[in-house]
Amino acid sequence: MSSAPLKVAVTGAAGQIGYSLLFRLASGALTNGRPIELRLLEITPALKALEGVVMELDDCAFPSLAGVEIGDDAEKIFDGVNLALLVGARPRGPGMERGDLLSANGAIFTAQGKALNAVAADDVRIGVTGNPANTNALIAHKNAPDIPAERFSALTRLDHNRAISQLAAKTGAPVTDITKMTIWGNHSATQYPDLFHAEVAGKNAAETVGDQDWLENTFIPTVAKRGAAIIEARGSSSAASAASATVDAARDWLFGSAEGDWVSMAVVSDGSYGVPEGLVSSFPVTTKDGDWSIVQGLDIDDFSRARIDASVAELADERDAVTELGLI
Ligand SMILES: NC(=O)C1=CN([C@@H]2O[C@H](COP(=O)(O)OP(=O)(O)OC[C@H]3O[C@@H](n4cnc5c(N)ncnc54)[C@H](O)[C@@H]3O)[C@@H](O)[C@H]2O)C=CC1
Ligand SMILES: O=C([O-])CC(=O)C(=O)O
Repeated sequence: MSSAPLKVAVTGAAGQIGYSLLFRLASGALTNGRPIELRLLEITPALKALEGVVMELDDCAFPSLAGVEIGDDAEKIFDGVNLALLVGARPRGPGMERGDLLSANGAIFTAQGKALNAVAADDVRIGVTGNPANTNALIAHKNAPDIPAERFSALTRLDHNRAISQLAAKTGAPVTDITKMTIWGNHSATQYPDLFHAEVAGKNAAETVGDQDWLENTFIPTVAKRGAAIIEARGSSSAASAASATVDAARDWLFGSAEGDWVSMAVVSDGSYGVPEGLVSSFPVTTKDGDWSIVQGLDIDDFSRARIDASVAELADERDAVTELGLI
């Protein structure tokens, strides 16, 4: 592995997720010891708060932190970055769906897509956490024509981790026994967490659970609506778990998913599983050396088909809405 610092941009660095994410990145959770240089983008009024966060990063004396730069100019901050974690966007409040944020947040991703297109490193990977994540990733991708489509991804790893945790609790298995979990579709209430291909200690998860009512009426809605439940309980949206999932997703993307397992990532569809080409939809993927490939050949029964189709229809509606807004 190269020992040159990995240049990682984080947007919205003074926000809630940033406050957890930066310390995980700086401590080496992403690069496993390889030095990391942080490039932190914020809006001008948040720069003072960000200076305070950087003081705290300094005070941790992290051995792998090779440098920190902050600013409000995307082209300066994104210059030469190998990885851009686009977190900065307004979070939803109680009673809102993530799609309600499209008009408030979409424009952020046109500007950042253009800036990345102009100045990012040739090997850049771009992970979008800010909501609505899938369609924001689509906006960034469409505004960065020189960056290959497969370099853009939206975060459904938090949903994936939530699904693993719920299944582990139901079956009494440790989370390390749960493999082949899949989140299909949108990072929204329509997402489809799939137990028919997941495994518990190597055995089919749906068969191990043996309770279609739990699967349909408890598991799927609990995972799909977990974000709203956290907003209800905490008064603000999930932050530490979102930061942790952002690190998990980026680490697996850059350094590879585990042998014999797969992860969920929202990526630009190539038409696999009937998801229209070009939509940023979550799939089961394996990753290696910074590339992903969609796991092929899974049997999709009518139950799963209907749920995947519903979530994908929502993604198509979001794409049409941002087209109408002139964002793509
Ligand atoms: N995909 C996922 O699984 C999850 C996504 N999220 C989303 O992540 C986003 C951030 O969440 P929080 O950190 O809790 O919000 P926050 O409001 O605490 O922080 C957002 C930060 O982004 C900054 N920002 C706004 N516009 C910006 C721009 N143009 N450039 C750079 N920075 C900008 C703000 O100044 C603020 O500091 C929200 O959209 C939230 O809904 C949250 C949890 C999970
Ligand atoms: O629910 C929200 O708005 C924040 C989020 O995306 C999540 O926790 O999954």
